[in-house]
Amino acid sequence: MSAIVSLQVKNGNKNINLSLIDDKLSFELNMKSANNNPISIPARNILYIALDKTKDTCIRINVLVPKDKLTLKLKEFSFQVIDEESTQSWIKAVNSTAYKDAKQAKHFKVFVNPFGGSGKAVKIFNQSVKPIFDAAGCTYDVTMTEFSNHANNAKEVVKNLNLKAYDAIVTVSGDGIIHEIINGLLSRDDALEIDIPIGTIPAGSGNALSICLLGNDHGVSVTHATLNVIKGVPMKIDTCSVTQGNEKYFAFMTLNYGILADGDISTDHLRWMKNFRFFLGTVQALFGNRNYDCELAMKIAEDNIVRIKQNYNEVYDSSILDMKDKPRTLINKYGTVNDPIPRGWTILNDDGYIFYASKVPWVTRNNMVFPFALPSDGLIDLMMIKRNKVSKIKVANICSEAFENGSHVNMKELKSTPD
Ligand SMILES: Nc1ncnc2c1ncn2[C@@H]1O[C@H](COP(=O)(O)OP(=O)(O)OP(=O)(O)O)[C@@H](O)[C@H]1O
Repeated sequence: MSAIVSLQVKNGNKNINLSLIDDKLSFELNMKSANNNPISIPARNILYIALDKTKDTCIRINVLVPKDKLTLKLKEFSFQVIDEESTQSWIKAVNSTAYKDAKQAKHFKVFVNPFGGSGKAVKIFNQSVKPIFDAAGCTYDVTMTEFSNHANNAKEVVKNLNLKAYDAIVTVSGDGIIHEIINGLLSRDDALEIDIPIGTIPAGSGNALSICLLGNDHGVSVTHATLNVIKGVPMKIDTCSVTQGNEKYFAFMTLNYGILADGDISTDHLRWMKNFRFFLGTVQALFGNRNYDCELAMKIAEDNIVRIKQNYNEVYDSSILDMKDKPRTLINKYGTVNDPIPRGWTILNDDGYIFYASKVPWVTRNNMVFPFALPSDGLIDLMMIKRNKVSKIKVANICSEAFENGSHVNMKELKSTPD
C-alpha cells in the first residue's frame, strides 16, 4: 500500500493535514472527537472530493460513514485551501484511489418501481439514493415504471433506449424490474453487442440479486447497494432461455414451479408483509393439496450428463458454509419448459412439490436454496422435491429452516440425481 503525500489545509484558523495512508483518508480536526482519535475513512467510502470556488476556495470531501450495522450516512467535510495547485493534484490522486477501476461521476438510467415491495421505492430513491448520487457527482435520468402494456414499462423503455448515453442502468425495485430490463435488452436487434451493466438498489420484496451481490445483510441495505452501484466493477451473469408454449424469455436468477411459485403469486396482495409473504404462501400451497404435474426438458450435454461441481470453497467463504469435501451434482446447461423436445434432451417428468432451478445462491433474504450456484459458470443448479419421497411436514421444515443455511443439500431425500 502506498501512502500519498499529505495535504495541508485550514480548518478555521488552524492548519491540519489530510493524508491518505493504506487506503484510508485520515485527518485530525481541531475540535477533538469524543474519543480523541483522528478521523479515518476507508477510500471505498469516499464519494467525491472537489475544489469549491463558490466562496473562499475550499476543498469539499463527500463520504459515507457507518450509521448502524446496515446503514451508511452521508457526511461532508469542508476545509479552506492553502495552495490551490497542490490541492488540485492531491484531489486527483485521492479520487483515483477512491475509485480504483471504476469510472467516476457516472451517468445512470434509473428505473424506480413505485409499486415494488411495500411501495416505498419512490421515497427510497428521493431520500436515500439521490443524495448519495449527487454527492458522488453522478447524474441520472429517471423513469417511474408502469405495469406491462403501458408506455413506461421497463421492458418497453429499454427496447428503444440509447444505451451509449449511459454508464449503467439502475433499478430501484425488486428483481421483477431487472427481469423486464434483461428481457427488453435481449429482444433488441443489437442484443449481442450490449454490454451495459445493470446495478440494483433493493426496493422490492425479495431482492435476491442484491442479496447475492452484497450478502444477506448488506444486500438489503439501500445505502450499501447505492455505494456499490457507484463504485462496483461489472461482473458477468449467465442468462438462461426459457420457452413456454410459443413464448420465449430469459431468466437470470431462478426458474420456479410448484408450491414456492404458487406461494409467491398467491400472496401478491400481501406485499405489506414483506419477505414473510413468501413463507405464508408456501405453507398455504403445500397444505392446499394441489398437484404439480410437471414435464421439464433439460438440455444436457451428451458427454457431460451430470458433473460434479468442485472447488466451490474458492468462491464462497467456508464460514458461510462449512461443506468442504462434499461436492454435489449439478445438471449442465440451459433448459426449456414445454417446448417440442429435441433429441438429446433429458425429460424430467414428475409430480412434486418443488421444481426449482437457479443461477444464484440466495432466493430471498435468509433463504440460501442453492449454496453452490455460481453466476457465470454456464451451469444451472436444479432442485426437485418429489411428492412420493418427502412428507409435507418435512417439506415445511426444509422451507422454513434448512433453506436458511443451505443444509438441505445434505438431506438424503434431496440427494438423488434424475432417474
Ligand atoms: N407503476 C406500477 N404499478 C403496478 N405494477 C408495476 C408498476 N411498475 C412496475 N410494475 C410491476 O411490478 C412488478 C414487481 O416489481 P418488482 O420486482 O420491482 O417488485 P417485487 O415483486 O416486490 O420484488 P421482488 O421481485 O424482489 O420480489 C413487476 O412485474 C412490474 O411489471
